Amino acid sequence: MTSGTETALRVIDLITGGWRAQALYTAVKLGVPDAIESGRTTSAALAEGAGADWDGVHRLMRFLVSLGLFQGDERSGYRNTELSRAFCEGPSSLKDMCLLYGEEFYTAWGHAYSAISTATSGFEAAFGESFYSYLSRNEDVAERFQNVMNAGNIFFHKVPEVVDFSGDKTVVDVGGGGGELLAVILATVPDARGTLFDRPHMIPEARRHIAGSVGLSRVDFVAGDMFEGLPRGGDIYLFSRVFAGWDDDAIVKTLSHCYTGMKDRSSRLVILDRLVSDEDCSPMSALWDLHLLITIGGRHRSLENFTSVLGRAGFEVECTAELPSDTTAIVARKCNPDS
Ligand SMILES: Nc1ncnc2c1ncn2[C@@H]1O[C@H](CSCC[C@H]([NH3+])C(=O)O)[C@@H](O)[C@H]1O
Repeated sequence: MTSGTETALRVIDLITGGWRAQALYTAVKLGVPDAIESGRTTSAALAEGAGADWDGVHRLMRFLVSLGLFQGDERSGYRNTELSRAFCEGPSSLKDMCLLYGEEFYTAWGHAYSAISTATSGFEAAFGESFYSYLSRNEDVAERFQNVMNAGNIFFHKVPEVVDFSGDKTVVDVGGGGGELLAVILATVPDARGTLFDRPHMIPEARRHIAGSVGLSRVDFVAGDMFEGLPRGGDIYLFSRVFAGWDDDAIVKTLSHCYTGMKDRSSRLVILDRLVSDEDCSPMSALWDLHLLITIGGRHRSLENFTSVLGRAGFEVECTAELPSDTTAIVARKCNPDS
């Protein structure tokens, strides 16, 4: 093959990437991976089970086999691969991610040109309201989004390895969401205590999760607004994936509450987030940064950006540590610990 042809094929591959995502989404929406597991292995059986047209399912399966997502054919029957099995129902299933990305987020990405040209949310252009306001009105989508966030939790179990929570410390998990991270920390560090701080509507879900995992004896729940104030007396203030939707001034405000709330000179602030950089940025971080713009008009930040925002609130970076899923832990302390 000439290099010109190779280039053309690579370009066509990029141009048609959205088609591949939608074909996969359709198979997941039709329930194909679970149906194959339960023994429906021909297009006719898959189509019947999903109430769909045989011809469409047959052509979809032919394409997805060619991509390596499924194996087999009409005669021998279709089989799941390691890839398609990731979408079967189960605790770490990526099914909800595929459905949310194939529906609301795909529609939002349809407005990528205006979103990127104006650096504003494509979701709002598409749906006429913010993503979070849409979630507050659509319980099933909100549940799907929570499952997507949980699927991204794969770095949580490593957090106690890079941050020292031992020694009777109190961890204030700001924007602690459903309580999954705090539960992991308390399960790993038996003498740690936790305060989960979030908006009022998140507290019942967090309480339910923590009650069912590590129990409630070492946890307080505080409902509030991190821009108005934070619980005082914490040894470690944790901000996991909470800053993407806010501008620098808003973040400085929250960090300033953290500054006045810290217990003593040994207290630390920990940010867990995906970072971007202009040199050698991983495609995943750069893509997710764009995705934040399209969905919530937000962004990922560089380490320099976080360092500057922390500096404005009186903090300096003590160290950083890499976590799975392209996530970085930034540990910061007061520049002047006696203030
Ligand atoms: N103003 C606010 N004050 C407190 N929490 C907030 C505020 N705005 C958003 N949040 C919460 O910030 C969280 C961001 S999602 C991140 C959840 C969790 N820390 C994790 O890593 O899985 C959500 O739970 C929001 O409810």
